Amino acid sequence: MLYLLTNYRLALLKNNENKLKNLCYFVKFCKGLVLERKVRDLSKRVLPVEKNDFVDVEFVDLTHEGHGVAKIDGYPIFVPNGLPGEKAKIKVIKVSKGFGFGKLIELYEESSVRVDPICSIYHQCGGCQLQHMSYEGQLQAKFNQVSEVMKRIGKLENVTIHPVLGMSDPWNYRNKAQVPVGEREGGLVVGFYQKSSHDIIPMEECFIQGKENDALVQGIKDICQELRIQPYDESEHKGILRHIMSRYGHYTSESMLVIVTKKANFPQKEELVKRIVEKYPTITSIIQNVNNEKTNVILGNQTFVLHGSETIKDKIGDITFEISSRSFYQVNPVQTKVLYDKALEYANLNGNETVIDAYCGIGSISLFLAQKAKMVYGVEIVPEAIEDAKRNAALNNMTNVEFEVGKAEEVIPNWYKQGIKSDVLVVDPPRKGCDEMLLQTIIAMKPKKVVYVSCNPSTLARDLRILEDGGYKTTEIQPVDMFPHTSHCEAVAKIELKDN
Ligand SMILES: C[S@@+](CC[C@H](N)C(=O)[O-])C[C@H]1O[C@@H](n2cnc3c(N)ncnc32)[C@H](O)[C@@H]1O
Repeated sequence: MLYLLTNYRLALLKNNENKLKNLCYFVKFCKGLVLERKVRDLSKRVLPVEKNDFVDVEFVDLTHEGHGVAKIDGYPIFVPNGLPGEKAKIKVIKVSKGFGFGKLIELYEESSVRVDPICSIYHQCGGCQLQHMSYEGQLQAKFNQVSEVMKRIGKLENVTIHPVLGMSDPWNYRNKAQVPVGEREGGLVVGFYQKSSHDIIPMEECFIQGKENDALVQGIKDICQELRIQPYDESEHKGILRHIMSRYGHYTSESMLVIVTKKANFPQKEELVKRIVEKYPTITSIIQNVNNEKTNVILGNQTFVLHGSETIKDKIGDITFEISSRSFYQVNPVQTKVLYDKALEYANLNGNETVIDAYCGIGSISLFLAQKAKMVYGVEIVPEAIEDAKRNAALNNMTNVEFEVGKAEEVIPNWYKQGIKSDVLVVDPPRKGCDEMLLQTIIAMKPKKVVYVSCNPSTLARDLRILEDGGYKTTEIQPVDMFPHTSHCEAVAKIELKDN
């Protein structure tokens, strides 16, 4: 069956009529009548374009990845760098049954929000997706994205979606750089992976990266080059240096360098640390992370402090946080304050509430909430982050918080069984959204309010529908632009129990 379908698709793509006929005869011969009907039905559907066709199109939409969408007889083609309203010539580079991909060849009519990207490697690098759009245009596109998924996936009516809260200066905002190390013409290169590949595009200046991180990464690359430390070769699983990661405390100026290596020991290790400290005497922390796996995951399980402290400090509002190398910490410090203030506003605490913070990371939202709540319970899967969270509570003299390591979908049902019920429940899950078990526990526990902080509008919409069906009402959604010039979009939703 699989053989027949694969051959049929190939024949269809190559427009090979003879092969199609032969396949049909073969199917008849085998008396596979059901399959025969399928093949006949499929053969009626001929795609309107073929690979390598040049076609004139108008872009009618923008995907969540920031690609322009053109439609040819209803067949969608996704084209990087195309903007809604623009007319262009494209080359079809890939076709599949449901959609195709194209390359922008010539623009006939430009969108009013098109601008020249300021980064010279924008079109090769996969880091940003929207630099060819004005910042106002980006904010509008993100608003449209949130509104669209709330209707299509969430089936939500009567929810107020506010305009996206953007940055007054949307450049050089990132507090964390993590770049792969490779080799080119005998020298080390650091940069970003080319779109859809693992080829490194050398990068000396990144406009979304904090300038301190850029400078540190380049300086470390130069030292590694002088010491002839071999870069890691992914295809051969050989070499030493895999990634350089740098984290900068925006409000404290503390800095952490993480050198990710394939193995723990290499001959130049001591000299490397000595030279880094000579060049950057105020560096707060140098960490070695060892990752010996054949994987795309950057950090491995072993970490060693090579110099200074195991953590760096930063502040959000009045609260100080200690952050270790493996802990999640929001990358845009200015917008994090905007996001957390909104979460706090939606929680609307009066000091008597018990609050649960699911997916709490280093306790950043928990401590923010604890300023206004009676008691806050936080749960997080990464043990190091919970260590940080406990230290952070002590550092800020907060005694009304408790943290537990584990999966939110396992720990919170256990708390519920033990009689811990929350008045307000905050969730801030990764992109895949909340686990179904957690959502069902929320519905059973019935906190009066749920505040959902999300970095993926589609999974937010899916989960809001589940909560709505379980007796909740989403009243407001505030998108916050945490990642200018990229297609990523963050949002906070205020959800209330209907029979409250
Ligand atoms: C988007 S981050 C939010 C962290 C924190 N709220 C903040 O603002 O810094 C999501 C966090 O969820 C954690 N996580 C992922 N899956 C989890 C699970 N099943 N249960 C608990 N935590 C999880 C991740 O380690 C990460 O720290």
